[in-house]
Amino acid sequence: MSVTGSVSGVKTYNFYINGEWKRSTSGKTINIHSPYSDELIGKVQAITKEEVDEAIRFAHGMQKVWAEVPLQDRAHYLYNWADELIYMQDEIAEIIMKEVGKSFKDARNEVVRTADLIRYTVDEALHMHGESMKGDSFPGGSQSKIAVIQRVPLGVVLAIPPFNYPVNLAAAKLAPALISGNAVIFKPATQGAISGIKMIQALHQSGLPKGLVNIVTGRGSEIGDYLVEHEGINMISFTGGSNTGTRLAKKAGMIPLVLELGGKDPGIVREDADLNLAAKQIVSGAFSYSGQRCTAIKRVLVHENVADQLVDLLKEEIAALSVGSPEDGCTVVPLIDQNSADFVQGLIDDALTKNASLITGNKREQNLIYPTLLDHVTEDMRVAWEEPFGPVLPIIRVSSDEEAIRIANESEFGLQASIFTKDVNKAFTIANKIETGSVQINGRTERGPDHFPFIGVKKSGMGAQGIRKSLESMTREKVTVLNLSE
Ligand SMILES: NC(=O)C1=CN([C@@H]2O[C@H](COP(=O)(O)OP(=O)(O)OC[C@H]3O[C@@H](n4cnc5c(N)ncnc54)[C@H](OP(=O)(O)O)[C@@H]3O)[C@@H](O)[C@H]2O)C=CC1
Ligand SMILES: O=C(O)[C@H](O)COP(=O)(O)O
Repeated sequence: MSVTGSVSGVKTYNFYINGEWKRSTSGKTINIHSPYSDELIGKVQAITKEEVDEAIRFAHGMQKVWAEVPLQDRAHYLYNWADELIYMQDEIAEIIMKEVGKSFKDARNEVVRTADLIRYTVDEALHMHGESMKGDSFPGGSQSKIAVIQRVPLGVVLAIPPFNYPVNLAAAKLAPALISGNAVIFKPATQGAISGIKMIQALHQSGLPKGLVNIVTGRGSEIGDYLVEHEGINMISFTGGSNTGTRLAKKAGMIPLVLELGGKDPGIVREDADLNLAAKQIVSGAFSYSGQRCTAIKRVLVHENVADQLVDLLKEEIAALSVGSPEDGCTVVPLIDQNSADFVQGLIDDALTKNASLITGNKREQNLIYPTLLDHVTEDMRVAWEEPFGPVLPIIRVSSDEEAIRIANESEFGLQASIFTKDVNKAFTIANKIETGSVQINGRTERGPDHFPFIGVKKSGMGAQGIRKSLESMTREKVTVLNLSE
């Protein structure tokens, strides 16, 4: 059966199991509408629990074989995958744009970034070597005892990415899992599932052995728990909301987890900062893809002595943002769905009710919320603490580095933070006190480049991504001790 069928001109995408595209026996499909045009862009299968079981069975069977395939041969398939993605980049970018409302340019950049990530992951894996140890380096240990330590695959990895990078954040899980000798059960975000299917089409074209990767499409609310609790899953790599991630962590069994969750990344602007640089970085960090990035700058903690100047510069930068349809290449685009837009509007309304100053924005057209800048935000306002995942930026005025650090650390999140200052010593002093996975100095908060470690603490996650960290998290060490005859 092919990837798609077509009913009344609308494509129905099949799910992928044991190297074949199949229609679910559930007879149910999920309509995928474009977030900005509401056009029905396709349907995906709502698969059954029995089909989940079957996918996991195939994965386990094939994983045993795949783990014995020489690394160079495994690398060959993944390099081919990267080449196929580049070949299909325009087709896939078009789908990403229609499905998650990202501009075509950003969507194509995501596909190219993904091919680069896959190649770098393979290269890194080819140069990851184990180590050996000799017994006599420990008191009383024998010279004739030699330990050989290598990394081995975990088995079947459940990869669950979010909607906002439906290809890049999926491949960032699949590539390290596969090159390390694992098999994968891929559960795409429903709004992003067609993009994920296109990505797997490219992988299928690479000739990857059947059963190694299986796509299980269906709403997380319906099959998510079943997948997470399934005894056939040996590791889960999840990226998404903190509430979903916390629920997942409580349900998963005794298996390794990597969770990349939400954030409330602060942009800390000191009195001595280069305000022009800070304004450009903050607006780019806060409003690209309408702030639908876990690493978006989601609040500004600015020294009161330079706050007025910064607000004026931010207002100028925001005025230059393109607002509208992703098909026109806009930066600020309609949010992923009505509920998300309602949530963001609620944060704005709450802040204004509590006397925040509206500098610009608070204008809405269905899912499209115009970039909104709120000044004089205080700690009693929801927008000071809650993650909008939308184009709203609160300004909180502080009187010292200590106050900025306190407010930053009182967040339940701990993904990244940006510090803008000309004093590198102060930058490191503050960075060392901020409770996040990463700190950017004089730059916007962001995950890339993809070989950097990417870490969330507190409600922002558990474990680490970034290419090498992902390879390590999807393998474990195996020790073989050689006892030589004396
Ligand atoms: N730290 C990071 O790197 C990132 C964090 N995020 C965070 O994710 C949120 C927005 O992204 P969004 O996709 O809406 O996040 P969600 O948490 O709603 O969904 C993330 C993924 O989890 C799936 N899922 C939903 N329920 C379950 C369940 N019970 N068990 C297993 N999987 C489930 C979803 O499937 P389905 O779509 O079918 O519901 C989706 O594939 C924001 O909070 C944002 O901060 C987003 C991107 C990156
Ligand atoms: O999950 C996300 O939103 C991404 O990890 C953010 O990636 P970026 O910082 O490269 O946009």
